[in-house]
Amino acid sequence: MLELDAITMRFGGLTALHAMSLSVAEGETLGLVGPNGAGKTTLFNVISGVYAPSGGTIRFGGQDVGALPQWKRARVGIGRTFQIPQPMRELTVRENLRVAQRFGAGKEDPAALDEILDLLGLAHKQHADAATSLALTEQKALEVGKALAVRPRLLMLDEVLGGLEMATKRTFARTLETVRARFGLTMVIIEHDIETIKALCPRVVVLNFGQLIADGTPEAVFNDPQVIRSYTGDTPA
Ligand SMILES: Nc1ncnc2c1ncn2[C@@H]1O[C@H](COP(=O)(O)OP(=O)(O)OP(=O)(O)O)[C@@H](O)[C@H]1O
Repeated sequence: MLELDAITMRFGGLTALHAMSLSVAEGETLGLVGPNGAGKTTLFNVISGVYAPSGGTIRFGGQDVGALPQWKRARVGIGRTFQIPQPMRELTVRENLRVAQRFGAGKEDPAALDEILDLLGLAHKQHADAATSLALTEQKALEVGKALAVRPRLLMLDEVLGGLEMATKRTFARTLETVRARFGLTMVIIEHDIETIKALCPRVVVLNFGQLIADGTPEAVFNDPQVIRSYTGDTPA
């Protein structure tokens, strides 16, 4: 479904992604991990069209999407959340979803919004002010909801579980699993917590200094000496 070939992203003298290639098959849930500054969010920004890469190609569903602006990538089915939730101020939770739906899907579908609100446990807050009256988990749920309102086929989640307590994280991870199954999504999940990655992702890719250093099952990847070194600087016992 998604094929990245030799993607390079430079910011001035800094190369955030080095000729990175990666394929994600339809229906996969892929964990994207790596130390701070490894290039994970940059990769999402390149795939979703926030940045034009310095080199390489991006194909989605067989189509070269590299030249499409962000909104057109949303229309072809590339959805994402942002690391820092970005609710539209002075709008209610439901209005936030409505705007996202109009932008991304190009039409209004109130029943689809009802379903998203229900699945994410936000129905009771739908008329609340999105910027001021949501707890952290609800802000994260809204961020996922806005991405879902666009009706993506690929959903990229940027640390939506970050900062949550362990028990809340588990509940939220189950919600994500329900959402994935309901909409038949392909997912790429950036997450630092290894237990959460293991629970959600049969396949994990590790980035370090903008390079893909491991790709495999969570067990294989998290026992890979190169991956352990990238996190700790230590050699394994
Ligand atoms: N717009 C930008 N301008 C300049 N440098 C940038 C920009 N965006 C990212 N970078 C740099 O690119 C590198 C990769 O950053 P990125 O945010 O992709 O890492 P990350 O793996 O998502 O990290 P984290 O886990 O901390 O979120 C970092 O060195 C970062 O400072």
